[in-house]
Amino acid sequence: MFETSSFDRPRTTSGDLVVDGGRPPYPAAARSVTVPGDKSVSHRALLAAMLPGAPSRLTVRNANLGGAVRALLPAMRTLGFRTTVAADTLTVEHGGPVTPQPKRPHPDITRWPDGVPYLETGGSSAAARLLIGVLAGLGRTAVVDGDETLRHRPMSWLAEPLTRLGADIVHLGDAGRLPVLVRGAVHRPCTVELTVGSAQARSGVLLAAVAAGLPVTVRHPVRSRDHTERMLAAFGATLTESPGEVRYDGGPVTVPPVVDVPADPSLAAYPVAAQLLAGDGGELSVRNVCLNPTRLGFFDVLRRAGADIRYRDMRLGSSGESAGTIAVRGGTKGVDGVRVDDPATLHALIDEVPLLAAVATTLPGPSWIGCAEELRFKETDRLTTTAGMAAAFGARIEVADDGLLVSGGAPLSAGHVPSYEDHRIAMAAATLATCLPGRTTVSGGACHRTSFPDFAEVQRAVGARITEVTPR
Ligand SMILES: O=C(O)C1=C[C@@H](OP(=O)(O)O)[C@@H](O)[C@H](O)C1
Ligand SMILES: C=C(OP(=O)(O)O)C(=O)O
Repeated sequence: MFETSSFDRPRTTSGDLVVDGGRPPYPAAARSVTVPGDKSVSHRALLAAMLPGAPSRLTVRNANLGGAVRALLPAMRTLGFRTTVAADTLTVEHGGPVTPQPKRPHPDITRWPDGVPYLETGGSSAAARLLIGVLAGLGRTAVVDGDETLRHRPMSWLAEPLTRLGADIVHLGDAGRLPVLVRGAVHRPCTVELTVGSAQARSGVLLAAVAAGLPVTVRHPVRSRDHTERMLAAFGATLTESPGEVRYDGGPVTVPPVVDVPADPSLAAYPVAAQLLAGDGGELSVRNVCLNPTRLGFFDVLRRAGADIRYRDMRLGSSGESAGTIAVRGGTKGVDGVRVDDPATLHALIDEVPLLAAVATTLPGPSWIGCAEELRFKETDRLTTTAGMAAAFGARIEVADDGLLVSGGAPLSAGHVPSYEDHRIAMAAATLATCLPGRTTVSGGACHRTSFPDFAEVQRAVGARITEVTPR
């Protein structure tokens, strides 16, 4: 799906999204929608099947079935797990046939390690990093690789702390990048200090520790999404948290046979934003959404700025997560601008930055989204690509070293907008286009399938006119 000679401006190979924007001629069909299961919880639930203490058959219900989660399945089959997908249920069983994956050619690698399983996780960094953590905990030797995009993303964030815990991680191509050879289990109980807020890095270390039964203390600069901590605690691990630190005592976990995944708040953000941008005064609710506070930054920032967004009917589920309804009423009237200027809030909306910036372009006043330097290391440099997408609508937006400054109040118009083959940029652009009269074509917008396969259907249910055009 991705061919590139330049990291930030890949050549588009996905189909386009075409949006006929402006106020729909009919009232929105649905006042209540659902979105797919949470991507992060789905990744963790799948990998839990590899932990000591896992059942021989693990069922993950309401899993996210986008490309990023599916990217783990071939790797798991290479490791001898049988994987089955039926509707939104994923099943992982021990003792399946070993199905090797083809090796992706690498310009600097002429010979791959002999007799070592080769595991490729496409473009999903969460899949690669969490898998590396589990392998390093189990002491299972394997090569982990990714597609051309993922090979650009930093793996040293995780490889360095794992090496400190005693794992042997060899970068086979570029230093600090995929592919890596993971061999030798973590075995040194110690304290590791993370220098980035990445939840994937912290989770990779914790999964390694739990897979090895190794006591560790992880110090971290910001408490980003804590799904791993919640899930491991729900499975019986003793984790002690204090500010800037999480300790694991080395004790066992018991993984239940069924894990239920709540809906993804990062995906709920798109219909909520479409409803706010339509501003027709009605109420829209998104049901059964993960209401983990480390994920609710998009809604919280807009609430603080004056939007009418509420959380309701909260209850606890089997993955250690609480879920409930997000209800939004009215538009953005009275909201002047939005502001993100602390790392915890930024991490609580890290994947929603393109969407928050898109909403900010429609507000009258200035907006600032800061503490966002890690966004430069996503599928694309999302500070640059968010600005490129917004500018294509006519927005005035400046890229700073660590954030985005949106001037607000600029006249916006429909037109041709790039997605850079980045699903978050594509969905943010298509959502903004719903409120702009005229036709917008989001080139390569069909890459939304990475995380939200039924994006267009859900947005149509809230009144948007979106179609997908297959590439010629
Ligand atoms: O832990 C996870 O599942 C994820 C964490 C975030 O990445 P970082 O932790 O690297 O910021 C997020 O952007 C990604 O979509 C999924
Ligand atoms: C950045 C993302 O995912 P990952 O880091 O797992 O590729 C994302 O889904 O927006």
